[in-house]
Amino acid sequence: MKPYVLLNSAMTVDGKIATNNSSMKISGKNDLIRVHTLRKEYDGIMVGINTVLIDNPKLTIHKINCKKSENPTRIIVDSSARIPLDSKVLNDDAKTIVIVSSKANKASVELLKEKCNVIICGSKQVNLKLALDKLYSLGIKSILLEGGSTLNFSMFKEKLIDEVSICIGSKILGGYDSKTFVDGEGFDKNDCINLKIKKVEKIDDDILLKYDVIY
Ligand SMILES: NC(=O)C1=CN([C@@H]2O[C@H](COP(=O)(O)OP(=O)(O)OC[C@H]3O[C@@H](n4cnc5c(N)ncnc54)[C@H](OP(=O)(O)O)[C@@H]3O)[C@@H](O)[C@H]2O)C=CC1
Ligand SMILES: Nc1nc(O)c(N)c(N[C@@H]2O[C@H](COP(=O)(O)O)[C@@H](O)[C@H]2O)n1
Repeated sequence: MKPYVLLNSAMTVDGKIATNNSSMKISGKNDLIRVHTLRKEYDGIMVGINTVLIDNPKLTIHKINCKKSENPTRIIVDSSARIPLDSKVLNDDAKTIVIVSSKANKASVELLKEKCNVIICGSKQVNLKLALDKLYSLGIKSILLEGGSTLNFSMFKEKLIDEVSICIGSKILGGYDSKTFVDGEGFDKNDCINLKIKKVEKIDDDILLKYDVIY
């Protein structure tokens, strides 16, 4: 069994979710309140290690009222256990699970275990199917996937995403190296992911699109 997965992101009108090496606010205040309300509904929030290294996010519910106990479990996909021990996601505001592969340095994993729960899935990069299976057995029945673009691609490739919500901020970023909503090696034109639109909503100067994923 796998947890239900909603991929939520914000992108510019030209499809970028960030520049190539820094984070930026793309959607407005009310969209961020929507995201934090969503966080409250999910058992886990998942991101790739580059998002932690670049953004140093909190991944807690901090834009709306919330008790500490209501924070979802933060899940970081980090094959080599590169996560810095002073990352905000390793503070005690919420539980954290770091998913590594068996190639991760054993000493780094031992140090990490003092800060959070560590699970090992896969031999090179994290085996995402196995990881979601393990997370389900640990009681994580729903996951809010919050990027970045490399993890988004792999999660689509493994057919692990059930639903997508993408907020289009009224901005243009451009740039050959800016991250797009989904990067990775890309799909062949015959294998592209098909979506079914569920809702279109205007939130201030942003547009929120909601889709089901059709595999
Ligand atoms: N606007 C928005 O909504 C959001 C924007 N962002 C932006 O996205 C950017 C980061 O995106 P990106 O650089 O693509 O990195 P990701 O956050 O997607 O992290 C990717 C890394 O995850 C690790 N990983 C482990 N296993 C897997 C696997 N099976 N498949 C894929 N990745 C795996 C890899 O590192 P390793 O092999 O070392 O484990 C990989 O390089 C940041 O600039 C951030 O600001 C991020 C989230 C939301
Ligand atoms: N939904 C959304 N809109 C934006 O404009 C964003 N920049 C992001 N970024 C994601 O949120 C993380 C920051 O979370 P905290 O506020 O620190 O808890 C960031 O790392 C991205 O995953 N999302």
